[in-house]
Amino acid sequence: MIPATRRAPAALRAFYAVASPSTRCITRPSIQLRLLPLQRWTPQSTRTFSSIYPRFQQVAAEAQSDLQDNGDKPPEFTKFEELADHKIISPRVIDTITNRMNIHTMSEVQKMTLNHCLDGSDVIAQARTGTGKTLAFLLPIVQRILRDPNLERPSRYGASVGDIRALIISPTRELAEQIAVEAKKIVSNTAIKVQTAVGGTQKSQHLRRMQQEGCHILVGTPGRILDIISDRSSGVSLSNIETFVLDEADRLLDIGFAPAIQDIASHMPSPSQLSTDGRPARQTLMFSATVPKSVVQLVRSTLRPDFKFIRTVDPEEPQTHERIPQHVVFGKGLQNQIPIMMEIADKAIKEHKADPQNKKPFKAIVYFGSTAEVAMTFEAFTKMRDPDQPRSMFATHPLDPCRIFQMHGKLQQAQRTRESQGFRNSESAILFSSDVTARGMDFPDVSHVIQIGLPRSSDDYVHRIGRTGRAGKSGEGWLILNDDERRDITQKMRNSGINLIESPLVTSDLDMTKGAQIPSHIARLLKLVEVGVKSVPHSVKNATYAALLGVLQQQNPSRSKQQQIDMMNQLAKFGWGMNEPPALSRNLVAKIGMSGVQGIRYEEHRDRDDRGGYADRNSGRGGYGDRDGGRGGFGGRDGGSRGGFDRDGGRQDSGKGVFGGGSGDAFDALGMGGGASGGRDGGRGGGGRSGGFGGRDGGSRGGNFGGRGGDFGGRGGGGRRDRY
Ligand SMILES: Nc1ncnc2c1ncn2[C@@H]1O[C@H](COP(=O)(O)OP(=O)(O)OP(=O)(O)O)[C@@H](O)[C@H]1O
Repeated sequence: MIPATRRAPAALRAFYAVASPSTRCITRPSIQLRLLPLQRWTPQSTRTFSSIYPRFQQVAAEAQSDLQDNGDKPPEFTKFEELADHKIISPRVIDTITNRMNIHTMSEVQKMTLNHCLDGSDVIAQARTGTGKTLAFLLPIVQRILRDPNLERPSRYGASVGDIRALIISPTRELAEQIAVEAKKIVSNTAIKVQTAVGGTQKSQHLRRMQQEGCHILVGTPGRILDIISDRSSGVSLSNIETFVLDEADRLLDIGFAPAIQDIASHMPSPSQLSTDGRPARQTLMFSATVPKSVVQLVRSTLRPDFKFIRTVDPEEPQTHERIPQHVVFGKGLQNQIPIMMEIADKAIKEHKADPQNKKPFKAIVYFGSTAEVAMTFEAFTKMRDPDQPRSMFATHPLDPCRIFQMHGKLQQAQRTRESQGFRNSESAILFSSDVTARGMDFPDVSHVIQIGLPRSSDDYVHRIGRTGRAGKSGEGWLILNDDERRDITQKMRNSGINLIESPLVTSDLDMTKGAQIPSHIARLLKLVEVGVKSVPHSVKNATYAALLGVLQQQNPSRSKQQQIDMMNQLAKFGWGMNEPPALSRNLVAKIGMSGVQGIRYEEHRDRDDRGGYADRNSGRGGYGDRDGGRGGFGGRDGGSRGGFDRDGGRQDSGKGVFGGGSGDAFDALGMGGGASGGRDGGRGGGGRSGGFGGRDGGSRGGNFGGRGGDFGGRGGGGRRDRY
């Protein structure tokens, strides 16, 4: 069998000729690109490859003269089909892409990198999120492997694990799996074998499969790859690697994988080594939506000096898609953030119900700065029940049909896979997530990306936003911040060209520390949040308190420590319904430099009442209660008689609900109120309730928390930023 590339000397010679280092090459393409106005990728584009990329005009001209002799058409590389027609990529592969994957038009990054990748150059490629970078590096890899004619047709015979030709490294397991899925699709009609090697799974299982089936393309995370290749008995060898890909290269280097990557690279042919056809034996490709200058400097030494840096986005242009409206909402306090998110979700769900033809189902990823926040919000949302509905295990979730998922690094791998699959397959869902899904993940039809708290950098913001609006689709972004973060966000986004639209909502302007008259639908949302948060175990709230404190310190160091504690304590009281802030160990407080700050509660000071639950010692101070009976409000400062969040018990204006109420406690009504000190301080009956968040559950869970106090304090890392 003659491989496709050998059957087409004219087109391919021209293709390679133009891409060879002896012709004009763009080691500084950003400068060239500024001179050449780039057109944006639209899948329907009728532009030709040659019109977009001037060097292809040369290919076209040369190839035309060759091909005219044969009475053939000149190549115009816009469509994938054309790559097969002109024998640049195997027709078997193109057939899969066009017929099975239904992808026909090449994206900008695919057009601009293909020739360089095919000629063996080292390439750094930067292109917007969701524009097909995965296919851009997979195609040349597969085509290179298919120079071996034995691999062109599916075969029952296994390959060797000593004959891996391409290694793709990604920063997360899910992304590695996703890349492998796409690679397997592309090679499904060939004999090429794709395998994965990711952490959190059984190494022996993967290894056995690799040994049985063989492997040409290995996709994995750095740690596991290193683990496998360091194990001499595995038989896995990287000595035949032709292509080494670092997907999300900047992230890989940013989170400290550089030494592991260096180590892995030392098992491959060196960049200076040549293969028998005179081309470099191994090429390195680095792809990302963000490539900071510092990363280029860092990788310079690992690439060949004539590497190509290809950017499909002019550095002067915004890194995000203009078609994604990006809103910012400033809330009055941290306690407003979940209600704001709820308001966004509720509005979008209702809009879709009212106009399913034109409004997409609500499918959102909500990003937080720490794992603890993800876990707590997930818990609150899964437990959320509509207080107006009878309690039943079959009661629908208030956001039905929207499903709830979570994703972060502290979940077991099996659960990560389940959550990710569940979200992928849902039409309407919320995925509460740490940054583990922020890069590369291609969940279909994400309508909203909601970011809570300041992102670490504009690059992080860009990748998170990139989970929506992929492959030409629509979507919207929301950034939920605190009122005092206006300057910080302006500074962070300064040179990114990102245009945030300030979009206040009812819940953002609400002073949750005071009573308020609010529309009934908002009162209902607050009540739902309330009910959900109420059911979160105190141990989870405690962990979140410490974690969020760490995030606040990292993300906004300009705030004083006193301000940070004040904000957190307001959140604990008015957002989480706690009568006292969670206690911190002295050790942790010292570690985070907060000794002496007013308002910190120390673990040593906890007494029996605390351990019994988070209800209030002074009977009157039930969090989330009503301040003065008639007026709805969070707070419940002073009366056993004041319940919280009860629309029915409170005053009702026509069309306006009021949260808080004179006599009822919404949680009690749901069988969730009362509690250790609630019981102690006035019982659970009627007006005697403290209205606090103590709760019957709280009593037992409080004990739980007490028991775990040392653990929590000892962890101390709760405050550390989540590294997946
Ligand atoms: N030429 C194309 N036309 C239409 N869709 C495409 C094309 N190439 C790839 N896709 C699809 O677009 C989606 C996004 O692709 P991909 O995940 O590779 O984006 P990316 O650029 O790597 O994004 P990120 O920066 O987030 O990693 C995928 O579903 C992919 O199948």
